[in-house]
Amino acid sequence: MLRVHCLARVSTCCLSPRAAPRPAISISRTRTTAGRGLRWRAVGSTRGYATSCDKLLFRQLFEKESSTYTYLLADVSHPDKPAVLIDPVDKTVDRDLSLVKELGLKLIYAMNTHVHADHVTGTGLIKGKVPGVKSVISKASNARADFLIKTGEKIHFGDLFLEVRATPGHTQGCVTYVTGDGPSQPQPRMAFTGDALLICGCGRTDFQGGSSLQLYQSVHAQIFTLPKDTLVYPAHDYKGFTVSSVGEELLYNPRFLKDEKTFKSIMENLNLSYPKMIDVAVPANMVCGLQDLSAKPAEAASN
Ligand SMILES: N[C@@H](CCC(=O)N[C@@H](CSS)C(=O)NCC(=O)O)C(=O)O
Repeated sequence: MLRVHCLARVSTCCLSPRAAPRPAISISRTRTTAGRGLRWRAVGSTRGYATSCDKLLFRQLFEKESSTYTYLLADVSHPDKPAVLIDPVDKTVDRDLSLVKELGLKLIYAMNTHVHADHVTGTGLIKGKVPGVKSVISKASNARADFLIKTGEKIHFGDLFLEVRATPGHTQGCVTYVTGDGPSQPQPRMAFTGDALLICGCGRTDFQGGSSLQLYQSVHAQIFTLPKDTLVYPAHDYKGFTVSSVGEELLYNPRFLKDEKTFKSIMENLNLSYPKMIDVAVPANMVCGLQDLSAKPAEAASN
Protein backbone atom coordinates (compact mmCIF):
# COMPACT_ATOMS: atom_id res chain seq x y z
CA MET A 1 0.00 0.00 0.00
CA LEU A 2 1.44 3.33 -1.02
CA ARG A 3 0.66 6.17 1.33
CA VAL A 4 1.45 9.48 -0.23
CA HIS A 5 0.01 11.99 2.20
CA CYS A 6 -1.50 11.90 5.65
CA LEU A 7 -3.31 14.28 7.96
CA ALA A 8 -2.75 14.09 11.68
CA ARG A 9 -6.43 13.45 12.42
CA VAL A 10 -7.85 10.03 11.90
CA SER A 11 -11.40 8.84 12.04
CA THR A 12 -13.00 5.47 12.48
CA CYS A 13 -15.53 4.28 9.97
CA CYS A 14 -19.03 4.61 11.36
CA LEU A 15 -20.73 2.13 9.04
CA SER A 16 -18.13 -0.60 8.91
CA PRO A 17 -17.06 -1.90 12.30
CA ARG A 18 -14.39 -4.05 10.64
CA ALA A 19 -12.61 -1.10 9.09
CA ALA A 20 -9.44 0.11 10.78
CA PRO A 21 -8.93 3.84 11.41
CA ARG A 22 -7.69 5.39 8.19
CA PRO A 23 -5.71 8.58 7.62
CA ALA A 24 -7.86 11.30 6.09
CA ILE A 25 -5.88 11.43 2.86
CA SER A 26 -4.02 8.64 1.18
CA ILE A 27 -3.55 6.96 -2.14
CA SER A 28 -3.05 3.22 -2.06
CA ARG A 29 -2.22 0.68 -4.70
CA THR A 30 -4.20 -2.54 -4.89
CA ARG A 31 -5.31 -4.85 -7.63
CA THR A 32 -8.60 -3.86 -9.29
CA THR A 33 -11.34 -6.44 -9.16
CA ALA A 34 -14.21 -5.88 -11.52
CA GLY A 35 -17.68 -6.25 -10.02
CA ARG A 36 -19.73 -9.10 -11.40
CA GLY A 37 -23.04 -8.33 -9.71
CA LEU A 38 -26.28 -8.12 -11.60
CA ARG A 39 -28.04 -6.03 -9.01
CA TRP A 40 -30.52 -3.40 -10.11
CA ARG A 41 -31.66 -1.46 -7.13
CA ALA A 42 -33.53 1.82 -7.18
CA VAL A 43 -32.38 3.92 -4.25
CA GLY A 44 -34.11 7.11 -3.24
CA SER A 45 -35.65 7.90 -6.59
CA THR A 46 -38.05 6.27 -8.97
CA ARG A 47 -35.38 5.98 -11.67
CA GLY A 48 -32.68 4.78 -9.32
CA TYR A 49 -30.39 7.72 -10.08
CA ALA A 50 -29.29 8.15 -6.52
CA THR A 51 -26.75 6.61 -4.28
CA SER A 52 -27.23 5.76 -0.63
CA CYS A 53 -24.45 6.61 1.78
CA ASP A 54 -24.70 8.77 4.87
CA LYS A 55 -21.12 9.84 4.47
CA LEU A 56 -21.04 10.97 0.87
CA LEU A 57 -21.81 14.51 -0.16
CA PHE A 58 -22.07 14.65 -3.95
CA ARG A 59 -22.63 17.52 -6.38
CA GLN A 60 -22.68 17.53 -10.17
CA LEU A 61 -21.60 20.93 -11.53
CA PHE A 62 -21.80 22.19 -15.11
CA GLU A 63 -19.64 24.51 -17.24
CA LYS A 64 -21.75 25.57 -20.17
CA GLU A 65 -19.19 26.76 -22.74
CA SER A 66 -17.54 23.35 -23.02
CA SER A 67 -20.54 21.38 -21.69
CA THR A 68 -18.27 19.93 -19.03
CA TYR A 69 -19.31 18.29 -15.78
CA THR A 70 -17.23 18.77 -12.66
CA TYR A 71 -17.94 16.51 -9.71
CA LEU A 72 -17.57 17.32 -6.04
CA LEU A 73 -17.40 14.44 -3.58
CA ALA A 74 -16.75 14.67 0.15
CA ASP A 75 -16.82 12.47 3.23
CA VAL A 76 -19.00 14.58 5.51
CA SER A 77 -18.85 12.02 8.32
CA HIS A 78 -15.14 12.74 8.77
CA PRO A 79 -14.24 15.62 11.10
CA ASP A 80 -12.28 17.35 8.32
CA LYS A 81 -14.92 16.77 5.63
CA PRO A 82 -12.23 15.99 3.05
CA ALA A 83 -13.34 16.62 -0.52
CA VAL A 84 -12.20 16.04 -4.09
CA LEU A 85 -13.10 17.77 -7.34
CA ILE A 86 -13.07 15.70 -10.52
CA ASP A 87 -12.46 17.60 -13.78
CA PRO A 88 -12.70 21.20 -12.58
CA VAL A 89 -12.76 23.85 -15.34
CA ASP A 90 -10.75 27.09 -15.09
CA LYS A 91 -13.81 29.24 -15.84
CA THR A 92 -15.85 27.86 -12.95
CA VAL A 93 -13.17 27.55 -10.28
CA ASP A 94 -14.53 30.45 -8.21
CA ARG A 95 -18.04 29.00 -8.22
CA ASP A 96 -16.72 25.58 -7.23
CA LEU A 97 -14.50 26.91 -4.44
CA SER A 98 -17.37 29.02 -3.08
CA LEU A 99 -19.47 25.89 -2.87
CA VAL A 100 -16.66 24.00 -1.13
CA LYS A 101 -16.39 26.83 1.39
CA GLU A 102 -20.15 27.15 1.90
CA LEU A 103 -20.41 23.43 2.62
CA GLY A 104 -17.52 23.58 5.08
CA LEU A 105 -15.42 21.08 3.15
CA LYS A 106 -11.66 20.72 3.01
CA LEU A 107 -10.62 20.28 -0.60
CA ILE A 108 -7.66 17.91 -0.81
CA TYR A 109 -7.48 16.74 -4.44
CA ALA A 110 -8.18 18.41 -7.79
CA MET A 111 -8.34 15.42 -10.10
CA ASN A 112 -8.44 15.01 -13.86
CA THR A 113 -9.74 12.06 -15.82
CA HIS A 114 -7.41 13.01 -18.71
CA VAL A 115 -5.67 15.81 -20.59
CA HIS A 116 -8.72 17.65 -21.91
CA ALA A 117 -8.62 19.22 -25.38
CA ASP A 118 -11.64 21.50 -25.23
CA HIS A 119 -11.08 23.49 -22.02
CA VAL A 120 -8.37 24.31 -19.52
CA THR A 121 -8.47 22.37 -16.27
CA GLY A 122 -9.17 24.35 -13.11
CA THR A 123 -6.48 22.42 -11.23
CA GLY A 124 -3.76 25.08 -11.51
CA LEU A 125 -6.01 27.91 -10.38
CA ILE A 126 -7.30 25.84 -7.48
CA LYS A 127 -3.78 25.09 -6.29
CA GLY A 128 -3.05 28.81 -6.32
CA LYS A 129 -6.19 29.66 -4.36
CA VAL A 130 -6.25 26.81 -1.86
CA PRO A 131 -2.79 25.91 -0.57
CA GLY A 132 -2.37 22.21 0.12
CA VAL A 133 -4.62 20.94 -2.64
CA LYS A 134 -2.85 18.28 -4.72
CA SER A 135 -3.34 17.78 -8.44
CA VAL A 136 -3.98 14.27 -9.75
CA ILE A 137 -3.81 12.82 -13.26
CA SER A 138 -2.74 9.47 -14.72
CA LYS A 139 0.91 8.60 -15.25
CA ALA A 140 -0.04 7.34 -18.70
CA SER A 141 -1.09 10.86 -19.69
CA ASN A 142 2.58 12.00 -19.45
CA ALA A 143 1.28 15.18 -17.85
CA ARG A 144 2.73 16.83 -14.77
CA ALA A 145 0.85 16.72 -11.45
CA ASP A 146 1.46 16.19 -7.76
CA PHE A 147 0.21 12.61 -7.99
CA LEU A 148 0.46 10.46 -11.10
CA ILE A 149 -1.98 7.61 -10.58
CA LYS A 150 -2.25 4.18 -12.19
CA THR A 151 -4.92 1.57 -12.65
CA GLY A 152 -5.73 -0.30 -9.44
CA GLU A 153 -4.76 2.54 -7.14
CA LYS A 154 -7.19 3.95 -4.62
CA ILE A 155 -7.62 7.63 -3.84
CA HIS A 156 -8.88 8.06 -0.29
CA PHE A 157 -10.82 11.02 1.07
CA GLY A 158 -11.75 10.31 4.66
CA ASP A 159 -13.25 6.83 4.82
CA LEU A 160 -14.40 6.91 1.21
CA PHE A 161 -12.25 6.14 -1.80
CA LEU A 162 -12.15 6.19 -5.57
CA GLU A 163 -10.65 3.30 -7.49
CA VAL A 164 -8.64 4.10 -10.63
CA ARG A 165 -9.40 2.18 -13.81
CA ALA A 166 -7.43 2.84 -16.99
CA THR A 167 -9.85 3.50 -19.86
CA PRO A 168 -7.61 4.63 -22.74
CA GLY A 169 -8.81 5.21 -26.29
CA HIS A 170 -10.11 8.80 -26.29
CA THR A 171 -6.60 9.68 -25.11
CA GLN A 172 -3.78 7.38 -24.03
CA GLY A 173 -4.02 8.49 -20.43
CA CYS A 174 -7.78 8.43 -19.81
CA VAL A 175 -8.91 6.95 -16.52
CA THR A 176 -12.29 6.29 -14.92
CA TYR A 177 -12.64 6.92 -11.20
CA VAL A 178 -15.07 4.51 -9.51
CA THR A 179 -16.37 4.83 -5.96
CA GLY A 180 -15.22 2.04 -3.69
CA ASP A 181 -16.63 -1.42 -3.35
CA GLY A 182 -17.69 -2.48 0.12
CA PRO A 183 -20.34 -2.05 2.81
CA SER A 184 -19.16 1.37 3.95
CA GLN A 185 -18.94 2.82 0.43
CA PRO A 186 -21.80 4.39 -1.61
CA GLN A 187 -24.27 1.98 -3.17
CA PRO A 188 -24.80 1.77 -6.05
CA ARG A 189 -21.27 2.59 -7.14
CA MET A 190 -20.56 5.68 -9.21
CA ALA A 191 -18.23 5.76 -12.23
CA PHE A 192 -16.72 9.07 -13.35
CA THR A 193 -15.91 8.11 -16.89
CA GLY A 194 -14.37 11.27 -18.28
CA ASP A 195 -14.65 11.17 -22.08
CA ALA A 196 -14.26 7.40 -22.37
CA LEU A 197 -17.96 6.68 -21.95
CA LEU A 198 -20.50 9.44 -22.54
CA ILE A 199 -24.26 8.95 -22.15
CA CYS A 200 -25.23 6.94 -25.24
CA GLY A 201 -21.94 8.02 -26.78
CA CYS A 202 -18.19 8.10 -26.23
CA GLY A 203 -15.20 10.34 -26.65
CA ARG A 204 -13.78 10.88 -30.13
CA THR A 205 -10.58 9.02 -31.00
CA ASP A 206 -9.03 11.17 -33.72
CA PHE A 207 -6.27 12.98 -31.78
CA GLN A 208 -4.08 12.80 -28.63
CA GLY A 209 -3.12 9.18 -29.26
CA GLY A 210 -6.74 8.15 -29.58
CA SER A 211 -7.60 4.63 -30.72
CA SER A 212 -11.09 3.35 -31.38
CA LEU A 213 -10.14 -0.29 -30.77
CA GLN A 214 -8.47 0.59 -27.48
CA LEU A 215 -11.53 2.60 -26.42
CA TYR A 216 -13.90 -0.20 -27.33
CA GLN A 217 -11.86 -2.74 -25.38
CA SER A 218 -11.16 -0.58 -22.33
CA VAL A 219 -14.79 0.49 -21.90
CA HIS A 220 -15.96 -3.11 -22.18
CA ALA A 221 -13.28 -4.43 -19.82
CA GLN A 222 -13.18 -1.68 -17.20
CA ILE A 223 -16.66 -0.10 -17.17
CA PHE A 224 -19.14 -2.60 -18.55
CA THR A 225 -17.90 -5.22 -16.05
CA LEU A 226 -19.06 -3.06 -13.15
CA PRO A 227 -22.44 -3.90 -11.57
CA LYS A 228 -25.29 -2.82 -13.84
CA ASP A 229 -26.64 -0.38 -11.31
CA THR A 230 -23.34 1.54 -11.27
CA LEU A 231 -24.16 5.16 -12.05
CA VAL A 232 -22.31 6.63 -15.02
CA TYR A 233 -21.23 10.25 -14.70
CA PRO A 234 -19.44 11.51 -17.83
CA ALA A 235 -17.22 14.58 -18.29
CA HIS A 236 -19.53 15.98 -20.98
CA ASP A 237 -23.03 15.89 -22.26
CA TYR A 238 -24.18 17.86 -25.27
CA LYS A 239 -27.89 16.99 -25.06
CA GLY A 240 -28.74 17.87 -21.48
CA PHE A 241 -28.47 14.42 -19.92
CA THR A 242 -26.84 14.20 -16.53
CA VAL A 243 -26.44 10.57 -15.53
CA SER A 244 -26.83 7.06 -16.86
CA SER A 245 -25.97 3.59 -15.58
CA VAL A 246 -23.87 0.69 -16.78
CA GLY A 247 -27.06 -1.30 -17.35
CA GLU A 248 -28.56 1.41 -19.54
CA GLU A 249 -25.38 1.89 -21.54
CA LEU A 250 -25.16 -1.86 -22.15
CA LEU A 251 -28.72 -1.77 -23.49
CA TYR A 252 -28.84 1.51 -25.37
CA ASN A 253 -25.40 2.92 -26.22
CA PRO A 254 -25.59 2.94 -30.02
CA ARG A 255 -21.81 2.78 -30.45
CA PHE A 256 -20.83 0.09 -27.94
CA LEU A 257 -23.75 -2.17 -28.88
CA LYS A 258 -21.94 -2.81 -32.17
CA ASP A 259 -19.01 -5.13 -32.80
CA GLU A 260 -15.43 -3.80 -32.78
CA LYS A 261 -15.24 -3.37 -36.53
CA THR A 262 -18.48 -1.43 -36.78
CA PHE A 263 -17.47 0.69 -33.80
CA LYS A 264 -14.20 1.56 -35.57
CA SER A 265 -16.09 2.57 -38.68
CA ILE A 266 -18.52 4.74 -36.66
CA MET A 267 -15.60 6.49 -34.99
CA GLU A 268 -13.83 7.11 -38.30
CA ASN A 269 -16.91 8.79 -39.68
CA LEU A 270 -17.96 11.11 -36.86
CA ASN A 271 -16.80 14.17 -38.85
CA LEU A 272 -16.52 16.36 -35.77
CA SER A 273 -14.75 19.69 -36.04
CA TYR A 274 -11.61 20.16 -33.95
CA PRO A 275 -12.24 21.58 -30.49
CA LYS A 276 -11.83 25.35 -30.69
CA MET A 277 -9.56 25.46 -27.63
CA ILE A 278 -7.31 22.52 -28.44
CA ASP A 279 -4.11 24.49 -29.11
CA VAL A 280 -4.39 26.31 -25.81
CA ALA A 281 -5.96 23.57 -23.74
CA VAL A 282 -3.64 20.64 -24.39
CA PRO A 283 -0.35 22.39 -23.48
CA ALA A 284 -2.00 23.93 -20.40
CA ASN A 285 -3.48 20.64 -19.30
CA MET A 286 -0.18 18.80 -19.74
CA VAL A 287 0.97 20.80 -16.71
CA CYS A 288 -2.42 20.57 -14.98
CA GLY A 289 -3.25 24.22 -15.58
CA LEU A 290 -0.02 25.64 -14.13
CA GLN A 291 1.26 26.95 -17.48
CA ASP A 292 1.46 30.66 -16.71
CA LEU A 293 0.48 30.85 -13.09
CA SER A 294 3.93 30.67 -11.52
CA ALA A 295 4.40 34.44 -11.80
CA LYS A 296 1.09 35.14 -10.09
CA PRO A 297 0.95 35.27 -6.30
CA ALA A 298 -1.32 32.72 -4.68
CA GLU A 299 -4.55 34.26 -3.46
CA ALA A 300 -5.76 33.80 0.06
CA ALA A 301 -7.09 30.38 0.84
CA SER A 302 -10.74 30.03 0.01
CA ASN A 303 -11.47 27.75 2.92
N1 LIG B 1 -17.39 21.49 -30.15
C1 LIG B 1 -16.54 21.31 -29.03
C2 LIG B 1 -15.87 19.97 -29.02
C3 LIG B 1 -16.85 18.83 -29.05
C4 LIG B 1 -16.04 17.55 -28.97
O1 LIG B 1 -15.29 17.24 -29.85
N2 LIG B 1 -16.19 16.85 -27.83
C5 LIG B 1 -15.32 15.75 -27.55
C6 LIG B 1 -15.03 15.74 -26.09
S1 LIG B 1 -14.08 17.15 -25.66
S2 LIG B 1 -12.35 16.77 -26.57
C7 LIG B 1 -15.87 14.41 -27.96
O2 LIG B 1 -15.20 13.43 -27.78
N3 LIG B 1 -17.09 14.35 -28.51
C8 LIG B 1 -17.64 13.10 -28.90
C9 LIG B 1 -18.97 13.26 -29.55
O3 LIG B 1 -19.48 12.25 -30.05
O4 LIG B 1 -19.50 14.38 -29.55
C10 LIG B 1 -15.42 22.36 -29.01
O5 LIG B 1 -15.22 23.03 -30.00
O6 LIG B 1 -14.74 22.45 -28.00
